[in-house]
Amino acid sequence: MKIALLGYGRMGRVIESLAIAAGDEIVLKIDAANRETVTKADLATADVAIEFSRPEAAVDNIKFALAAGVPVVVGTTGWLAQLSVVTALTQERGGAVFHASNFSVGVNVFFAAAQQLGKLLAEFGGYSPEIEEIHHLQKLESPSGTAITLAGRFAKESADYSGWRLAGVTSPVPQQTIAPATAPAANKIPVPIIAVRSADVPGTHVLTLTSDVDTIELTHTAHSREGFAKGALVAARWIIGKHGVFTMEDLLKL
Ligand SMILES: NC(=O)C1=CN([C@@H]2O[C@H](COP(=O)(O)OP(=O)(O)OC[C@H]3O[C@@H](n4cnc5c(N)ncnc54)[C@H](O)[C@@H]3O)[C@@H](O)[C@H]2O)C=CC1
Ligand SMILES: O=C(O)C1=N[C@H](C(=O)O)C[C@H](O)C1
Repeated sequence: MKIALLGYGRMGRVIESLAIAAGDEIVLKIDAANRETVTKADLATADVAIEFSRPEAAVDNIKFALAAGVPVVVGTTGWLAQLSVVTALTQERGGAVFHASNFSVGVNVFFAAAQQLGKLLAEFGGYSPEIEEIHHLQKLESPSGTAITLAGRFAKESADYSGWRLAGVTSPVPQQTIAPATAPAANKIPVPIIAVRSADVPGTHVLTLTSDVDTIELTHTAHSREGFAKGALVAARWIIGKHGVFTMEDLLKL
């Protein structure tokens, strides 16, 4: 497949090397420096665009891909407050958008396990959840998109919890804080998320459930960015020829 990289930073580069190794072609590399010089006609030479940029740039890049008629896989986090705008535009244009806060298969299995834990604990009660996410020092926003999705999946079938709140940030570098897109449902408690920034950590997420008598802990540790990049390439191949807005739940049926 012919791929346009919308965002050519850490993720764009890992995707490029895996794509070339798989026999795919990178037809465009777009970053902050050349974004304004790239036209819709340039983008339309690709079968699919893969977008890993910055929270403030993602929606504009999605609109650009929709205008060019190119399906787009979006890994950038921190823009989901605008999902309804993107969904309406995708329908209007008959386009295709695939978004995920985390493309790794392992994280998506972890999400499914968290949802099951939320369901079981709603039945038995007595456990308080907390999420800790740890990322490298170049990550400028808190909390991670993965932690937000994890909170949502844990709360999905829970009687007591809904939404999330940023309960703390430990970072030697300044963080742009992301606000919840919606308020928690009435009479429900938001899941607390703690963000930690520490050198060279690709991405670690811990869901801790504490009762008076014990603790349940579920951890996902990424060893590198390869799992994210592999998943984004699987999504890119899958979305070509489809119409609508999709997530990893559509792809993996988890
Ligand atoms: N969904 C997933 O599985 C994963 C998501 N991410 C997310 O992806 C995003 C990017 O992460 P990294 O590659 O580590 O960041 P990075 O900072 O290394 O790269 C960002 C790139 O975007 C470019 N950029 C900035 N504005 C742009 C614009 N208007 N148009 C096009 N490109 C633009 C920059 O020049 C830079 O090359 C972050 O939001 C991060 O949270 C990161 C890893 C996995
Ligand atoms: O910025 C990162 O690096 C990552 N961002 C994503 C997130 O915000 O959840 C996914 C992964 O954890 C790495």
